[in-house]
Amino acid sequence: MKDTRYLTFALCKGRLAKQTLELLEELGITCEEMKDKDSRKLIFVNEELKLKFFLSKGPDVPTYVEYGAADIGVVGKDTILEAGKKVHEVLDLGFGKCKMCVCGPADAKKYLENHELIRVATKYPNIAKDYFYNTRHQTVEIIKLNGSIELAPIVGLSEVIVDIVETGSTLKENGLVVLDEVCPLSARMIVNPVSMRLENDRIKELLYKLRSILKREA
Ligand SMILES: Nc1ncnc2c1ncn2[C@@H]1O[C@H](COP(=O)(O)OP(=O)(O)OP(=O)(O)O)[C@@H](O)[C@H]1O
Ligand SMILES: O=P(O)(O)OC[C@H]1O[C@H](OP(=O)(O)OP(=O)(O)O)[C@H](O)[C@@H]1O
Repeated sequence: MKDTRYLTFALCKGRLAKQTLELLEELGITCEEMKDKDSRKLIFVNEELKLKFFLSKGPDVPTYVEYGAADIGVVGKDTILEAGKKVHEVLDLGFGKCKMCVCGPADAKKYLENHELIRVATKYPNIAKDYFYNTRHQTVEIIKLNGSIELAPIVGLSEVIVDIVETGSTLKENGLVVLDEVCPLSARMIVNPVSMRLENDRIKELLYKLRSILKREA
């Protein structure tokens, strides 16, 4: 009998990790070791199910999946859109819900209405470029930042920002508002196109089980 190869999952560190592990547990896929926050171990193996898991920085998840170093990944839709990698997005997992928005001081609305050449600060230059150029047909200057994006319009770096809004409290506490919504976001499952063909049966079974769990919880 042919040896079953390991299916490898790249999971996202940070906000999505807990819910991803909980969902896997509902499938009977447990990985106690991964929950140990003090551990420096990077890869975890479930011998019985022939599965491997590792946690990486969100933006690296599509890279591991595109190159086939991971067969499957779980990551936010924002990260998938920004990365533009050749991966199949196969499932909306329904958690990690938030929105990509254009935000700024309330009086910055006029820059959008008049299609002015403004500066847009963001951690997501590709999403911002696509939205301003292809959707709005507005020429802008995009400034890439790595975090605390809300600072940019406050200190005069940019007129607006493109960033994630979940509860809206960061905007509120900094005197900013949503000026326009770019797209809704949530955690997605992605698959390497070659793995999709080679491991079709196992991946299909996994997706079937996940869909029934998600339907039950909806
Ligand atoms: N309030 C939120 N802020 C940021 N991301 C959120 C929020 N709510 C849900 N998400 C989703 O969670 C994903 C992972 O969030 P996380 O905070 O781990 O990443 P990050 O902010 O890109 O990481 P880092 O803080 O290391 O730069 C995001 O890509 C997004 O899809
Ligand atoms: O609408 P809210 O619930 O306030 O959440 C949105 C905030 O959370 C994220 O920042 P994060 O905490 O990831 O830090 P960062 O600014 O360093 O990216 C995002 O970039 C917003 O700043």
